[in-house]
Amino acid sequence: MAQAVNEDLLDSVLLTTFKINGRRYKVLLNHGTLIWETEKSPVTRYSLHLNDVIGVDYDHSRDYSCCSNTQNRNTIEEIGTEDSIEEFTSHSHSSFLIHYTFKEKNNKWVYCKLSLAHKEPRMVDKWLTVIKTFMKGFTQRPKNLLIFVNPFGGKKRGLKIYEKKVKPLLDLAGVKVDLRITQRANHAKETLLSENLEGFDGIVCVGGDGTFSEIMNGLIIRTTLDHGLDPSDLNCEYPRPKTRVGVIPGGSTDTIAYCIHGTTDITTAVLHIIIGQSTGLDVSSVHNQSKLLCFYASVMSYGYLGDIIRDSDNFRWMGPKRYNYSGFKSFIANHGYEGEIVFSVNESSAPLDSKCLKDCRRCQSQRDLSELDSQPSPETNELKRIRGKFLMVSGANLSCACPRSPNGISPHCHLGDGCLDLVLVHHTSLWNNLRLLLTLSNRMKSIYDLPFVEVHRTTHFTFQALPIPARRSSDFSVWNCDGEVVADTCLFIRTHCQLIEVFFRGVESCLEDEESGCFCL
Ligand SMILES: Nc1ncnc2c1ncn2[C@@H]1O[C@H](COP(=O)(O)OP(=O)(O)OP(=O)(O)O)[C@@H](O)[C@H]1O
Repeated sequence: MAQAVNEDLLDSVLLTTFKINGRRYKVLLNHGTLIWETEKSPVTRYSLHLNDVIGVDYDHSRDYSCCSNTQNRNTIEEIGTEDSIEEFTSHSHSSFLIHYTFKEKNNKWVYCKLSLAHKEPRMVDKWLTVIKTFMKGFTQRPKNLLIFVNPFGGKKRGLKIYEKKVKPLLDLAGVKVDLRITQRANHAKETLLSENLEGFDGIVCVGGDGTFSEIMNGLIIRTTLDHGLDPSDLNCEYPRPKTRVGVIPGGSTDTIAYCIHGTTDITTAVLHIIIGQSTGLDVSSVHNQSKLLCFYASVMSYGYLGDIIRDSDNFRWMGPKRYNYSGFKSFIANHGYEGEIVFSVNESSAPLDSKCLKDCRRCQSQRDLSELDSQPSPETNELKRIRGKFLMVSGANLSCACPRSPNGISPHCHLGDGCLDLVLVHHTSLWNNLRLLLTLSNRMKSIYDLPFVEVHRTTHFTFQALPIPARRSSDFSVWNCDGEVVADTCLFIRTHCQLIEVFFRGVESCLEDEESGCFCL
């Protein structure tokens, strides 16, 4: 990860005794790893890789003049002339701070800092210079971000989140920000379609799934137009945007943030963006008979989830609780919707494989193939047709896990394998609907085990609501597309392997939680 670092520095070894929290520690920097251990027994030892450091600076709260004792004077005399001595003393610092990120439980990362004090300011300067130079090699870290804050999403705390939790960390890491506070729906998307995006090495939103969807749609359509292609062309090979995107949770459900970071913790998302690792994320395009309607990253769902999103929009004043209220109404109503789905059969992938976790081999193999310009998703030409009455028809681009549903709609769906999971929940009894909801909310259970649910992994499918013509308007539901309503009832949906690059550090399995289970509807 430490690319393009001066070779001498990579090899340099520093060993110095510093004071940390009033105790003397031997501190060693060797090949990018910092190790500090107490001088006296009982020996306590800690280590930190510089990959986890987000910034270093003088500790201004602990500075003092270094001319106060003879020992320090000697140090200054070694440095040079009277003039340079004066300049040095007026800027001398006796301690420095290392700001770093530390992994806790359940995919949560926290911000920590370490203050190291030394009586010789020259030593402090030397360590700072070495660490800063080493960190210059972390070329994947973003330096200029365009950040959209949605002040309207979730509990309307977007601006507070930015000021209190996002900005302070970005300042410590020296990341420059062009901040935009969205004034209306589609503001972020329109900005990305019209403005000059050169110079940004990341586009980030503080908001929910709808806000992320806006920046993703804006960026993909902008890139497609810049390449002279027609986004509405059903066969368009959408070009990959150069700029990476990031999401900092500030919405109601924050499914996309949860799937990418394994948590909806705000600090974790900010720290991952600063560290700058990324992965390719599949994106699906939604077309009606004449044009492209949108791209989505999480799920496109007809029926139960569509009804909830349509109804809950009337109760935005309730905040995130509107989903509980509308969810209860839709649950009791137990509407079934008729439809026909035609999808391509993907041989390479029964959905019941493994979860998409850190260093996922399935996603990595697709990345390798696309880098070689090979066809990423081997598929037969076989088409399968299913007709029926459904409670819910979903095309899941991600597992769609979120705090309320820790496994999500399709627990084994992958972030970047070029496939989506078609999840068909047949219309049955209220009792089975209850089983579905309890299964979705339980970390120990999987929707795959329910007899009225079938899952198919595919790269594209069409959906036609039935009957045609409709007898009553209540024959039809709408689509819930990343939390927004899409009303078309005849759609073609196609997934695009790793179309965008998202800031991400890998999600790990939370085994410790799995023992206790989760029951949180
Ligand atoms: N200033 C604004 N006023 C009104 N709507 C806005 C404003 N800024 C953005 N929006 C719109 O608000 C919608 C909802 O935002 P967002 O998805 O961030 O929150 P949410 O719906 O509460 O969360 P989630 O999608 O995670 O459930 C977005 O689709 C966006 O277009």
